[in-house]
Amino acid sequence: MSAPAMPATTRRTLHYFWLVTRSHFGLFAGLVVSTLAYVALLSYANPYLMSMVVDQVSANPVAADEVFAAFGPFALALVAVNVLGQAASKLQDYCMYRLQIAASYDLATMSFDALCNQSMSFHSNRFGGTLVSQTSKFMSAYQLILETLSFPFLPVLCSVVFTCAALIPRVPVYVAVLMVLLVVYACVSYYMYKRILGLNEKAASAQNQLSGELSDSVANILAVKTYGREDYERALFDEANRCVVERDNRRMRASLARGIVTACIAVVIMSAVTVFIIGGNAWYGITPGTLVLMFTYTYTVTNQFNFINNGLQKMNRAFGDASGMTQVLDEPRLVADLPGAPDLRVSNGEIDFRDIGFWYTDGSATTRVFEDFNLHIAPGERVGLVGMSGAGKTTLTKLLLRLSDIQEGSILVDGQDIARCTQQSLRRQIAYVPQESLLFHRTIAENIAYGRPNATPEEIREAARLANALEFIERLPEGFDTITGERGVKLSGGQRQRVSIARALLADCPVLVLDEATSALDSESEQLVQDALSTLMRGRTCIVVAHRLSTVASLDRIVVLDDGRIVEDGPHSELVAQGGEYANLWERQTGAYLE
Ligand SMILES: Nc1ncnc2c1ncn2[C@@H]1O[C@H](COP(=O)(O)OP(=O)(O)OP(=O)(O)O)[C@@H](O)[C@H]1O
Repeated sequence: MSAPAMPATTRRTLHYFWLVTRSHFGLFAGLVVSTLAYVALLSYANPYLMSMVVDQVSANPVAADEVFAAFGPFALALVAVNVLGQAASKLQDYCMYRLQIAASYDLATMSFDALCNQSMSFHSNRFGGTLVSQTSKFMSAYQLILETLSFPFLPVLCSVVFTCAALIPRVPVYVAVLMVLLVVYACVSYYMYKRILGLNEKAASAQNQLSGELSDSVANILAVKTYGREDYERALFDEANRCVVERDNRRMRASLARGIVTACIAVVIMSAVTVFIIGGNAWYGITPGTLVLMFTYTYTVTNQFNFINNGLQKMNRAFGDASGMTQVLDEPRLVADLPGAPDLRVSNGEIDFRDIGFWYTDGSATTRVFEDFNLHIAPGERVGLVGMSGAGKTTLTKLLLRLSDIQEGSILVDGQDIARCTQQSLRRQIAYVPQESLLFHRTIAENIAYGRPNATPEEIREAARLANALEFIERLPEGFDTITGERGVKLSGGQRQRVSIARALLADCPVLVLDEATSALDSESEQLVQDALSTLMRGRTCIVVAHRLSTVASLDRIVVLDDGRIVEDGPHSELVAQGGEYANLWERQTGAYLE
C-alpha cells in the first residue's frame, strides 16, 4: 500500500506547530521522555518482574518461611518500578500542561500578528467571526495533537519496541506472527482512515461558515430587525447549520465503520494468540512466566493499536480544524514592508500621487478605480475631494494610508515613496477619521488617546473639548471612564464621530485625512467641530472627503473626481464661476437648503 501524500495544508500546519514547539524544546523533550518512561515502567517492567516471579515459583516452590528471602528483591524492584512509573506519569502531566499553555500563547500571538498584518482587502473579503473561530480552533488543534502524541502514539511505539525486546529471545516465532497480524491491523486501519481523510476538513469548513453566518447576522442585527428579515437570516443560518449536520454525520458514519472493522481484527488477533498461548507449554515447552508475558504484552499492544484509530481520528480532526488559520498564515501579505524598509519622515506634508493605477481584486473579478491618476498636494494645503458616489474618493485616502498597495505608479510623501517605507511610520504621520467611526469596547478616554497612548488626562480632556465632545462625555454616568460598548454602540452616531475627531486632534499628525468626518453631526455641533478642525488644519496638509459641499467650500482647493479621474480642480469660487460639475452640485445643494 503506497502512503498517500500528506495534504499541503497539513504539512504547513505541522511547520507552524513545529516552530512553536521548537521554542519550548525542553518541555517537548521532557514530555517525550516521561511518556516513554512511564509506559516502559508501568506497562512493561511490571509484568516482566511478575513473569520472573511466576517462573521462579513454578520451577522451585519455596517454603512459607523462605518467601521474603526468595522474593524480597522482586518486591523491592516492583515498588521501585511503580514509584518511578508514577513519577514519570506526573512529569508527563507537568510537561504537557506547561507546553500547552506556552504554545497557546505563541499561537495566539502568531495568529493575531497575521490578522493585523493583512491588508484591508483581505479583511473585507472575510467574515470577522470566521477568523476569530479559526484562531481558537488553531490553538485547540495544537493541544489535541500534543495529547494524541502522548497517548496513543508514543505508547504504541514503546509497546512494539518492548514487546519485541522482551519476547524475541524467548519466543521469536510468536513475535513474528504477532507482528504480521499487527501490520495487517495497522494497514486495514490506515486504509479506512484514508477514506475519511478530507471529511474532517469539510466538516471544519462548514463549522467556519456557520460561525461566519452567525457573526454577520449578529453584527448587522439592526439591519435585520429594521427590515424585518429575521426569517431570511434564519434560513441562511439554517442552511449553513444543515450543512454542518450533514458533514458531521458523514464523518461519524465513516469513523464508526472504521471502528467496527478494526475491533473485529483486534478480536481475531487476540483469539489467534490465545490458541498459541494455550498450547505454548505443551507444544514448545514455553515457561509459565513467558506465557504470562506473552498474554499481557499481546493484550497491551493490541489495546494500544485499538487506540491508534481514535488517535488518527483526533489527529485528522485537529488538522482539519487548523487548516483555516494555516491558510491565513500562508496567505501572502498583500501589503508588506520591504526588508529593511526605513521609517517615513514627514516635515512638510507634501503629497504626490504619480501615474497611479489601482484596481480591487476579488478572486478573478477586478474593479478598476484609477488609471494614470496624478494629483499633487502642496505642503500645508487643504484639499477637498468631492464627486459622485463610487468616484474613488475613499479609495484614494486608503491608498495614501497604504491600506492597499497600488499596482502602478507611486505615492510620494515629502519625496519618499510610501511603498518603500514602513507602514507603521506612514500611518503614525496621518490622522484618519473615517466615514464610520469605529470605537473599541474600552473607555472613552482610552478611545481618544488611541493615537497617543501617553497623553495626560488633561490633554485628553482638551481634545474632547476642541471636538465639542466634552459636554456629552461629562454627562455620561462615568464620564471619560465610560465604556463605549462594542464598536461604540452605546453612543449616538454624532457622539461617536466627535470621539473620533478628538482622537485625531490628539494624535496631532502632520497630515490629516477626514472622510465625511462630520457627516453624522447636527448643524449646530458640526459648526463647532468645523471650528475645531479649522484650527487643527492650520499648517497641516489635509484631505477632506465630503458629499456636503459646505464642509469643503472654505478649503484652499477642491478636486472633483468622476470615475477615478479628476474633472475639475481649483478653489471653490473658481469652480463655481466655471459653471461645471462642481457648480451644478453646489447649486443643487444650496438650492435644496433654500427650499
Ligand atoms: N473592497 C472593495 N472591493 C471591490 N470594489 C470596491 C471595494 N471598495 C470600493 N470598491 C469600488 O471602488 C469604487 C470606488 O469606491 P470608493 O468607496 O472609493 O468611492 P467613493 O467615491 O468614496 O464613494 P462614496 O462617496 O459613496 O463613499 C466603487 O466602484 C466601489 O464599488
